[in-house]
Amino acid sequence: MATYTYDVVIIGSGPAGESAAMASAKAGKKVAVIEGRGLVGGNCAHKGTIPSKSLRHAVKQIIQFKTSSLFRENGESWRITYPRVLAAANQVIPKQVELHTDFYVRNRVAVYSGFASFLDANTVEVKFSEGSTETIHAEHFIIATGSRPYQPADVDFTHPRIYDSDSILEMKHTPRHILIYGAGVIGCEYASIFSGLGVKVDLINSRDRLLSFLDDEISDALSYHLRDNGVRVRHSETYEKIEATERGVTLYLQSGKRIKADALLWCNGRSGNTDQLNLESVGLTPDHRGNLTVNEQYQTDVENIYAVGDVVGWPSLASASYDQGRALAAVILGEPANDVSEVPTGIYTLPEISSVGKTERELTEARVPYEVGRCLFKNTARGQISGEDVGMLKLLFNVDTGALLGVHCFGAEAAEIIHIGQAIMSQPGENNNISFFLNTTFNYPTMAEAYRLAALDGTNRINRQ
Ligand SMILES: Cc1cc2nc3c(=O)[nH]c(=O)nc-3n(C[C@H](O)[C@H](O)[C@H](O)COP(=O)(O)OP(=O)(O)OC[C@H]3O[C@@H](n4cnc5c(N)ncnc54)[C@H](O)[C@@H]3O)c2cc1C
Ligand SMILES: NC(=O)c1ccc[n+]([C@@H]2O[C@H](COP(=O)([O-])OP(=O)(O)OC[C@H]3O[C@@H](n4cnc5c(N)ncnc54)[C@H](O)[C@@H]3O)[C@@H](O)[C@H]2O)c1
Repeated sequence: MATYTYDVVIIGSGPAGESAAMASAKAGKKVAVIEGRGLVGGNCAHKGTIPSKSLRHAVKQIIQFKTSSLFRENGESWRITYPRVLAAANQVIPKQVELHTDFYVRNRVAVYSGFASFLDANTVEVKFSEGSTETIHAEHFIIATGSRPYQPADVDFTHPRIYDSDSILEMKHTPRHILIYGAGVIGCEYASIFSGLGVKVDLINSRDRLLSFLDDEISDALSYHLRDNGVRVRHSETYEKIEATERGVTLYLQSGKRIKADALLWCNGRSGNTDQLNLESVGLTPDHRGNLTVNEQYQTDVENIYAVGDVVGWPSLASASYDQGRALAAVILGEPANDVSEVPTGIYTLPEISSVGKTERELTEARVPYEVGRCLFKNTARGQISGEDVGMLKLLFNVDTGALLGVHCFGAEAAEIIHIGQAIMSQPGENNNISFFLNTTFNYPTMAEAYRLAALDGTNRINRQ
């Protein structure tokens, strides 16, 4: 039998790779991680989740400061530049790198700082930055190489006025007006960040509503609040061409419209990082977006090569990537693996959005008899005290059984309080019941109290019928 240098080798140190590495190492496997960036943490820590959420946190603080009479006199002029906010946000990245580096050291996982490409199904070559190479053999390989912004060939990303979600983290000035092309999660989050900084924003959506996977009422609320914050949202528009000069950038739309601004942020999609892996050598072919197809065990068409995280497509979230990595390690260890399909959404727009379970549209299509219980945050004591009174918690539950079917929320702490509903929804049988929120004493005043108020609203509606 062949002997291998490692039991498990993981390519990529983002959330998916890290959790697969830690779970395998803790089970006694000899594990190595290959990371091309030089520092661990993945795009998550360096380009995606962490920097964008830190930026958003800084902007939220600015908004609170700007709108609070406690800190500012009316009419006082006050401005913070994008580079200054970015510098504050960037302070989190080295902390993240240190934290994650420690995990590898403590769990005795070897980290190779170089780019990996396959030679055959049990061998990869690692290319180091100074040009040397090393060959590594392993019994199992895990591809956790993540994704990067999709860049269509007809858009000049080398132009200093054209950015994607990676290069926007290098922008050295504050534009007066920015065009955001693509109104997916990234586009909507950056629209909130820039409008919060006082930048004029045009958000161009190729679809007919924002984030159509959300409950309609929540998606409508997002459109309303983005517009209320000054974002000009344009639906059902597709670009024809983009022209950038020294003086500005012009977006030509297929509808004939022309929009001019100081900068353009391209947020239309991502591509899986598979093109440098020499996958032909093992007989694997990614799809047209660079993603790999895997079965329920995260196994590719090659028996000992697995893939997790963004590189397998949906849901492309750091949250799910961590769980996929751990589930895959269990598969390799021959243990039962967690199913990672009930994934909540947490969208860090201003206001924040979060949801889990079914939407009204889905329940209506499935002909489920459901009722809705709502609580507006402006009617909670905590919302009134904090001043963060924009928002709503909405509970969808089965009229006959009381089972909670969906929780949809926007407003302060939405991404946190969603997990209370998620915990109840995941209870077996009759334990999943809206009565939990009526029979349980919640801290007061809290945002979580919204569950009690929403449950009362919903059950009162049934009692009135
Ligand atoms: C702007 C933005 C905001 C986001 N916000 C959120 C959020 O709020 N919540 C959330 O849950 N998710 C969010 N995401 C998504 C989240 O960042 C990704 O789902 C997550 O990073 C995917 O993790 P991963 O482990 O698959 O890969 P990644 O984090 O992409 O890491 C992959 C690593 O593999 C390395 N690599 C690639 N090819 C090779 C190679 N050949 N050899 C060696 N190393 C290689 C790369 O250098 C990289 O470090 C956001 C994404 C973006 C872009
Ligand atoms: N808070 C969060 O959870 C959060 C925040 C930001 C990003 N993300 C994750 O990042 C992912 C990407 O975000 P996004 O804003 O780009 O959203 P998205 O996936 O909705 O993409 C936007 C548009 O680009 C198109 N597209 C996607 N990939 C393409 C490709 N390779 N070629 C051509 N067109 C393509 C899509 O069809 C869509 O119309 C999301 O799926 C999301 O899971 C999550």
